[in-house]
Amino acid sequence: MILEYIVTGNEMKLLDDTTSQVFLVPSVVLMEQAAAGVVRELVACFDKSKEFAVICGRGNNAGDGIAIARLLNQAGYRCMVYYAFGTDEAGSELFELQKNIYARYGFKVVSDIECVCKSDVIIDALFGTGLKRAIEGSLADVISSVNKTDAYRVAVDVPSGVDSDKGHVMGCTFKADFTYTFSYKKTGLLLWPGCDYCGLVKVVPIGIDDHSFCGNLPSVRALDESDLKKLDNRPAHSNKGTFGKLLVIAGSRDMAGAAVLSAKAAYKSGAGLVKIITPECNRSIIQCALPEALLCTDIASAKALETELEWADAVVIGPGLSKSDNAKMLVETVLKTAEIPLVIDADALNIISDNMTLLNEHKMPVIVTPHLGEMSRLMKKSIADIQEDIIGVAGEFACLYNVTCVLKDFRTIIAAADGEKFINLSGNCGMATAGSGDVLSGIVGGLLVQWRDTKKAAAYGAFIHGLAGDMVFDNTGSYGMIASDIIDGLDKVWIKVEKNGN
Ligand SMILES: NC(=O)C1=CN([C@@H]2O[C@H](COP(=O)(O)OP(=O)(O)OC[C@H]3O[C@@H](n4cnc5c(N)ncnc54)[C@H](OP(=O)(O)O)[C@@H]3O)[C@@H](O)[C@H]2O)[C@@H](O)CC1
Ligand SMILES: [K+]
Repeated sequence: MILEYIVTGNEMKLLDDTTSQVFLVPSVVLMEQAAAGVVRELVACFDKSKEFAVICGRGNNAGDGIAIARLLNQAGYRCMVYYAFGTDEAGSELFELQKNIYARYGFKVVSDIECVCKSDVIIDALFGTGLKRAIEGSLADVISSVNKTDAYRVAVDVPSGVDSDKGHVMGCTFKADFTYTFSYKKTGLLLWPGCDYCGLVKVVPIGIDDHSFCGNLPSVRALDESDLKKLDNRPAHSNKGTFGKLLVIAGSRDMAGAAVLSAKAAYKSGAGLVKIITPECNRSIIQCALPEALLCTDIASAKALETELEWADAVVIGPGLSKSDNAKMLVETVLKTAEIPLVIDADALNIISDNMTLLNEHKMPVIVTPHLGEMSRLMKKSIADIQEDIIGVAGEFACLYNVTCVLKDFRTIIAAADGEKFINLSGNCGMATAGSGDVLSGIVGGLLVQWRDTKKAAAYGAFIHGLAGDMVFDNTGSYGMIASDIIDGLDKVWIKVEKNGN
């Protein structure tokens, strides 16, 4: 998989340093390319009738901002600079340099924030990746004032107030319509709540590329639609056995639908055969809803389950399972005896959270798909603590239990036990609906029986799930979307895959 790298602020700082020290590109050249890149974008969006203002801090982000103001003025645009720390406050070396260059040209500087607020486009170059603490006092007042205007608001690299690593908001935060970020997206721009302040995020190349990693690749990546092109078409010479047999252990008396959604999503993701293990009372519901599924009901002993496990190539266990004694027996048996890869979801995770040693007992690769509430029970951490560092928590869990962890949230995080992580960027708020997780477990299971690769099934599974929701969004909107709609969207995703991503 060749994917888009996502970096933290610290990783970006290292890349800046490596580019200057190893490849001998001076920092000021990178800064000039950064400014020129942003100006190119602005010139494409705005004509010369618009007036621009840049609010500057005193670090290198402000250096970018001053260079942007200079280049805009040189291109015939009207642009002023406002120094939020005052005109006499010293700053970083590059900030000083840019300030001096700007002064030599004699372009406009204002000391009244009211002038800034009257401009048509306000560019935020207060803080970038160097933000270290909450923004308070007069700096917070500056941000509040510009946030109240009707101007277009453009953030340079990172909106001031957003932590570029974890996406926390640090006091008062610039609310951008566009964020032009340099070379790579920063994790904090993608995670909630930081993403709410970014508007449209666009990467501006500044001459730093993958060479600057010098082999130390970042651990976080994201899939995008071009990654669909990397999926192989199914072989023409095939039969249903070619595409794997999936056992879906799901559903209870009051939750037959969970089994249907999971199994149907597995079929709709290409699994060859899907067998559902569920209570007998669900028989007619499931057979009407999904006649393609094989059915096996009322498994009452470990021995009986072991026979079914021998038939399968992978297992999905948990959707709508309940926490009954029978459900516990099923979960324990699967974890202790299965010699095939597992996808563990929902109630199976709740059962495990009462006895975490169970998760040390698996013999084969495991994917867990908790939402924040389930993760909170598994890790004995509050949801707030998990949200504090969602990537870190997913990674910690994956390493601790040697599993691939799909931690479901607005931005689902996929963390493998080898340290590799993905942020999922597909999907929409309509997918926050009952059964959406059951569909995800089925997609991941369906991919797992075909590919036999847990990391790939988990990362692509989450991406395809979100994409399926995006594909039906125009038909349903966010209010009207239900889990079955997401399954309908899968057809559109796979047609795209078979047309090689087009
Ligand atoms: N390096 C390169 O080659 C390139 C870097 N580039 C650009 O550099 C940016 C990173 O620059 P940076 O590291 O100078 O940090 P930046 O965000 O400007 O702020 C640091 C200043 O803010 C201050 N400060 C922090 N928090 C504060 C608070 N709450 N309240 C008040 N003050 C606070 C802090 O002060 P201190 O903590 O020292 O008191 C320091 O003075 C990056 O985002 C990109 O735009 C590009 O040009 C490409 C080439
Ligand atoms: K900024």
